[in-house]
Amino acid sequence: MTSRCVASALSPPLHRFTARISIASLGWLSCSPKTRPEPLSITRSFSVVALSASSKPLAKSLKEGVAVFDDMVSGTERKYYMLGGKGGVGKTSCAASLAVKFANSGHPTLVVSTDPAHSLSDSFAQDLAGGTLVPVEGPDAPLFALEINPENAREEFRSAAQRNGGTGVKDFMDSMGLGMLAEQLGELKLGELLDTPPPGLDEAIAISKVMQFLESQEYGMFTRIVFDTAPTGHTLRLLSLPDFLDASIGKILKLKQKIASATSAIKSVFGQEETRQDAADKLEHLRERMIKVRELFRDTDSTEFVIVTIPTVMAVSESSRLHASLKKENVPVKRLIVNQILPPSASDCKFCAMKRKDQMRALDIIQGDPELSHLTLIQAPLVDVEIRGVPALRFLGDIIWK
Ligand SMILES: Nc1ncnc2c1ncn2[C@@H]1O[C@H](COP(=O)(O)OP(=O)(O)OP(=O)(O)O)[C@@H](O)[C@H]1O
Repeated sequence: MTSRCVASALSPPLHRFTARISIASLGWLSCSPKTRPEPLSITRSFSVVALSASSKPLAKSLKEGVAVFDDMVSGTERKYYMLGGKGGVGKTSCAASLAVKFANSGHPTLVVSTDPAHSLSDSFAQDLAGGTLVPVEGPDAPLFALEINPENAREEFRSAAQRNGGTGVKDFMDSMGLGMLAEQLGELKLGELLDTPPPGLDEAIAISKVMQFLESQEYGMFTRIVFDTAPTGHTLRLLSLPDFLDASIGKILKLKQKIASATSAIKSVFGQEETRQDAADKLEHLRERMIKVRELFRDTDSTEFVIVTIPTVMAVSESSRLHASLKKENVPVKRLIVNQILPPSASDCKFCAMKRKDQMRALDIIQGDPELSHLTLIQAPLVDVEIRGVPALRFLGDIIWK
């Protein structure tokens, strides 16, 4: 019985019993046809998971009966939600399900992927590539998706910045004997920044690109913006990047003014007056948008960073570090999603029992973790089919966002 249970949980025959084509039959993962529990309503299953996963009450939201979605959905002023965490934990699925939920609650919503390895298209089962807003079919209110192509966005920045202080200018200044200015340029490490962009740069530029979109009247209708962000490391670097870029671009612009007055010969590097002005304007705009990105991340009224994790010790440790860093950067965090929790089962196989024990340990660690314990915990079950397409996302969203 035990070995059969493991095998059926891991091998294709499972699909004969649990994976269904119709979304209406989406259900919890179960061990085998014999041990599969009676179908439970979503609400009941969710509560059972919460209670059985640990001897202690787990989620404040469940324990206190607080609805976590109410304050997310209320109000028509624009709000931003950024979902981030370790790679593969379900950030995209949670972000896409939140976007569907917002749209179905009446909010015109935009969901954006700034992860260089986009999976929004896969999640919605729709081609969303191309760097422009694409309407998503299905939800009640308008839902648009945007996958920013980091390469294109960076190229725009690169061409603007290079015209204003790339390595060509540095070499030229060296040859002109403008050592001091050349040194200042060197400090900016601009060439390095553009040639081997640090993780986070793409995302910073991608987010600033979104800000650019949202500045236009055409996109003023969106009241909820959901970001599917890149894995943790990128996110952390992203947080310090706007400051770094802001300072760098500010220095470049100042430096350019000095250069312009120092020698008219420099004109040959920057080109004609209008070109210089155009490039300077572009840089200035980028700098302003970077400042907006920085402010956006720290605006407690309009923005929230939701950490997504899975119940493993490694993922929980990383989430704890992520929260510590976000706190240090004054980024508002209120909720923690623990995704892929094993559903309850009347008779666990050995594999499932072990797995469940491991997950309980991870959930206990969350409760004792000073960084995570005070966050509103949202538990999302591991479901037995892949979450793809709007109906599946709607299903997941109704479980997670209550
Ligand atoms: N609760 C769940 N139950 C079952 N499958 C899930 C669940 N959450 C996510 N998945 C599946 O796990 C896989 C990874 O999910 P997803 O792409 O959302 O993760 P991610 O964190 O965005 O990954 P990446 O870091 O690679 O972008 C997908 O196949 C998704 O369908």
